[in-house]
Amino acid sequence: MLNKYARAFFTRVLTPFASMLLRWGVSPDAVTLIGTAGSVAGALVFFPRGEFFWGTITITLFIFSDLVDGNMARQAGTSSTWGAFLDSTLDRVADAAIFGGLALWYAGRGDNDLLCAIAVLCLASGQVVSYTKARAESLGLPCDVSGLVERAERLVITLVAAGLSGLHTFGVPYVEWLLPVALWLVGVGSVITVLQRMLTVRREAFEAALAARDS
Ligand SMILES: CCCCCCCC/C=C\CCCCCCCC(=O)OC[C@H](COP(=O)(O)O[C@@H]1[C@H](O)[C@H](OP(=O)(O)O)[C@@H](O)[C@H](O)[C@H]1O)OC(=O)CCCCCCC/C=C\CCCCCCCC
Ligand SMILES: Nc1ccn([C@@H]2O[C@H](COP(=O)(O)O)[C@@H](O)[C@H]2O)c(=O)n1
Ligand SMILES: [Mg+2]
Ligand SMILES: [Mg+2]
Repeated sequence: MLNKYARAFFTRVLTPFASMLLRWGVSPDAVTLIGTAGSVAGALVFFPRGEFFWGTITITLFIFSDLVDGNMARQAGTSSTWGAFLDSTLDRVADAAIFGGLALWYAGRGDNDLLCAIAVLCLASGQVVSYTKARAESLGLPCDVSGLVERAERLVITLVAAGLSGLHTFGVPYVEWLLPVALWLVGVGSVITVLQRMLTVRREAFEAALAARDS
């Protein structure tokens, strides 16, 4: 949903910045790589120590590169198959670091086995959500459904909640429960999304088989 409705807004806002980077001679691939490296570092340096506020600020600064790289490639007319592969593959790396960093916190000083398991569920189910589409497309099926919780939702829900929960260390009361609630929402929502996509691909596969038999 966010991917559909927020993308146009962010394209307008980020286009001048993307043009500036192109004028400076920066390539879309460099933005993809630096954005991922920054997101991974932010997640793995801050989250396992329970520093959710600074972790979220760092990740948020870098994760917007994922909207800038494609914008740059389109403006420069250099959109490519390699670029699409690099973008999607490094998305998975950043997602793994974000939910892995949260799982490490709960496995360590956060000391909560259930929330550690839910963070791992978010990590695994989020990767499977993306895999369903990639595998369907490789089989020639469109997987023509977004589903309840796509990547933009997974990240916005988790990062907004982590950032606000992090304010607890500055003395803000009652915010620390936001992150556990967000992890439950993302975990359950991602499992539902996997099922939605699997059912869609099942229908598309049967329709394609029928069409092939009738032709
Ligand atoms: C008091 C403080 C309150 C703070 C409130 C902040 C509110 C912010 C609210 C909203 C921000 C909305 C941001 C919405 C951005 C959505 C943009 C978008 O559409 O992005 C789409 C993009 C996915 O694009 P790709 O095509 O590159 O990726 C594809 C995707 O990965 C597919 O995965 P799948 O969905 O299938 O699982 C793959 O299948 C496909 O291969 C792949 O190509 O998403 C992104 O790029 C992610 C950008 C996310 C932006 C995150 C923004 C973080 C926002 C808020 C952080 C707030 C921090 C608050 C700190 C508070 C501190 C007090
Ligand atoms: N290094 C890159 C990154 C992206 N692309 C192209 O942009 C598309 C993704 O657009 P986003 O707005 O989601 O970033 C991707 O499919 C590629 O076509 C690129 O060429 N090089
Ligand atoms: Mg991108
Ligand atoms: Mg991306």
